[in-house]
Amino acid sequence: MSTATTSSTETNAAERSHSLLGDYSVLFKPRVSAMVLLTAAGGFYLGCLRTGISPFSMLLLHTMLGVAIVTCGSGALNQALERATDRMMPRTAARPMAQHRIGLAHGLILGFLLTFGGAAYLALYTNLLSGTLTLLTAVAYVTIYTPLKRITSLNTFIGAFPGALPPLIGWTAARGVIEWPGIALFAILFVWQFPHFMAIGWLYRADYKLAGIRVAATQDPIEDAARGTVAQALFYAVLMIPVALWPTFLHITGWPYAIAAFALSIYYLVATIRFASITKNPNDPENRKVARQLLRVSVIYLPLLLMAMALNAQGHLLLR
Ligand code: HEM
Ligand SMILES: CC(C)=CCC/C(C)=C/CC/C(C)=C/COP(=O)(O)OP(=O)(O)O
Repeated sequence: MSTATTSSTETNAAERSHSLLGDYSVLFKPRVSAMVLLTAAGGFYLGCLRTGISPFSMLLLHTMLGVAIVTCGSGALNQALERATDRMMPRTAARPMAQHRIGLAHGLILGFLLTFGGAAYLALYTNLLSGTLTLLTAVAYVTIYTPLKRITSLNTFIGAFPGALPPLIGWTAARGVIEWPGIALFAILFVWQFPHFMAIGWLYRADYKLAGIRVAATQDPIEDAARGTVAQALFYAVLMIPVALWPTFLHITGWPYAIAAFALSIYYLVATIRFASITKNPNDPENRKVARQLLRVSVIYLPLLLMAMALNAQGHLLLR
């Protein structure tokens, strides 16, 4: 399938509704933001269990609200900076700032207010460390990762740092300090992103090339691009297995989680191995299927892993 015919839910949503609210919902990247919130909630939940307090409190609400506000703000700032390149790519062309439905000043002011306001809210209602970490996450995403997309394919590695911080933020909101279980959650998220994004990079290779965005998949010739993309995806999918087991080595989860994490990580690895078939004939349009499958498995893997962690940690930590 050519990129010109590629449609995404995001584009459809923007086409359906040109109301300001509809435009804001695209600006705030709702699917990515929802997953960010889920990972932050996971870190918060485990941190509360470690302390022995109920996770279901006003503190949970403050943490979720603060992280959500900053995530939405940083999404708006990212789209303000990328309005020109977003306009060039079918996947993102309908975004409100790319189409000038939301002006530059509007997007920047909204993005700044939400990013700094949300971080201040977190600092006031959770703790200074969580507010600072969240602000650092947004700053790294907007001022380092975003401009690097046009400069080097290393941007994916750099972007994986802010991408992995939300569960650690959840942990610090509950505990007030950075501790090994929070770092283990950071590591899980960090590693998870590579097969996730290698699939996306391949799916939208033509888009990225059009806009001059550098990712592993945009290398030339296409054979090198396929090999480089697959090598990264496989390396991190294998690494995912020990890293996903880390919470059990740290005794915040027990064997039931370890078994679930192992099975899920094998499932992620199998999807990545299937994806590796793109190297056989990189130009085959059928390759999109295995890339799409890997993307789907990546977004199923994470909630299931966090759920297994939360369920097992509860019994495990209460029994200790
Ligand atoms: C280097 C890091 C990452 C990059 C470059 C990246 C990039 C992307 C892109 C471009 C999409 C859009 C795909 C589409 O429209 O079909 C996407 C989808 C998504 N991303 Fe990521 N992402 C990264 C990390 C993360 C993180 C840390 C999370 C959340 C914890 C996340 C969660 C999601 C979700 C939930 C979707 C929607 C998938 C779907 O619609 O099926 N991503 N990502
Ligand atoms: C708490 C907090 C501030 C969280 C921020 C969320 C965050 C840093 C996510 C990082 C993951 C990431 C790089 C996603 C999208 O890529 P992209 O922006 O390149 O996607 P696009 O091509 O759709 O614009």
